[in-house]
Amino acid sequence: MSSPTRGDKALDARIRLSRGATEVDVSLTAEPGQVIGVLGPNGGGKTTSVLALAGVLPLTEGHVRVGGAVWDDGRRRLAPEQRQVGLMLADSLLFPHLRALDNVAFGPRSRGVPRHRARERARTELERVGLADRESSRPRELSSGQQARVALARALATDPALLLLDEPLAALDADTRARTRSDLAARLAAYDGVTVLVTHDPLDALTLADHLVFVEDGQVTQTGTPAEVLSEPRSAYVGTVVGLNLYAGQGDSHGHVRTADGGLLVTTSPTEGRVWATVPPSAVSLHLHVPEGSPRNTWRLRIASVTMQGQSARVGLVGDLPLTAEVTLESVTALGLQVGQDVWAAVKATEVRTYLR
Ligand SMILES: Nc1ncnc2c1ncn2[C@@H]1O[C@H](COP(=O)(O)OP(=O)(O)OP(=O)(O)O)[C@@H](O)[C@H]1O
Repeated sequence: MSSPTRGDKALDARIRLSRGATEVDVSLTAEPGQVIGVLGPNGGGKTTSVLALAGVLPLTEGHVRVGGAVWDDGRRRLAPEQRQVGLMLADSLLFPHLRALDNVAFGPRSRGVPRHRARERARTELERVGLADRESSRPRELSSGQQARVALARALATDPALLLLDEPLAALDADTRARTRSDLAARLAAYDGVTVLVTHDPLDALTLADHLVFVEDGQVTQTGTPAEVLSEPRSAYVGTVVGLNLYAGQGDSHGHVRTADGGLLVTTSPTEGRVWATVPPSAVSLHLHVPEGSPRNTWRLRIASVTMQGQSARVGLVGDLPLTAEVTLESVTALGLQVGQDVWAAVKATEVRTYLR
């Protein structure tokens, strides 16, 4: 069941089931060693998909095949404990009374590995996550980042064919999260099974995953490599995740794109038909008066929000074409930008990209 057979995908799953009011239909495939990032809004079906892969939720239709072995074919399914799965969640769920070594050794022990060998294995896994010197610590003596690394070591100590990470870094503060993210990347690079990583954090997905799957309202709305998704988002949610203004519209041969709400964008790269158009927030300039030099795209819009982001501010604008602008803090001060104020927004036609829907 564990070793992939030639020609078999390491993971080949079609997950169909109902959960609450959501009809989930999600396909996930991967080659050995790949990390699949699963993203989507709340309640979309990400955790449901993970639970189905783990065998906690039964499929009503579809299949789960791992390394050519059938785990679920919609009729018969392996119980969770019969699946070679490693699981790591936002809550590390370590046993508080056990030291790190025994937390990690627990998996192999419960699969019948003799104590000595299980501890040897746990020692190796702790070394791989840089915690060789903390094997005797109880969870409460470890930082949140260290606890997450013990949880990862524990998930991998049973040689899983499939590693399921559901928001593994969500409970960590920003600094710890950044460091633990790079530890996780290093460990995953040396793991030859398939990883399914559920996350809300675009940075987790873009830095850790080889392939992304977006799940919205139970359905896959986009798949692709991080580079593909970054350059061509194909749903409003994906547009938000990759930080681009995204519009569905109708393009003509003159470089005009009309959105369903009556907005008009001008581009120097015309695409005819049903198109997506993107505008990077950093390409939007804001003005108190009609901008000079008449850029092809100018709109009179109202400021709905101003939020700081490091040295810049994101300005949410509403009107004929809802738009997010990213401007310097100096511009915010110099223009005296306030919520409720009307401003001119301008975008060069060369900054508007279009591609077929
Ligand atoms: N224990 C449960 N019982 C019944 N329905 C549930 C349960 N948990 C989740 N659901 C429903 O299943 C659907 C999918 O939820 P799921 O938790 O898989 O989404 P998610 O994408 O993981 O969301 P989140 O990002 O909020 O964790 C939602 O409609 C949700 O309300």
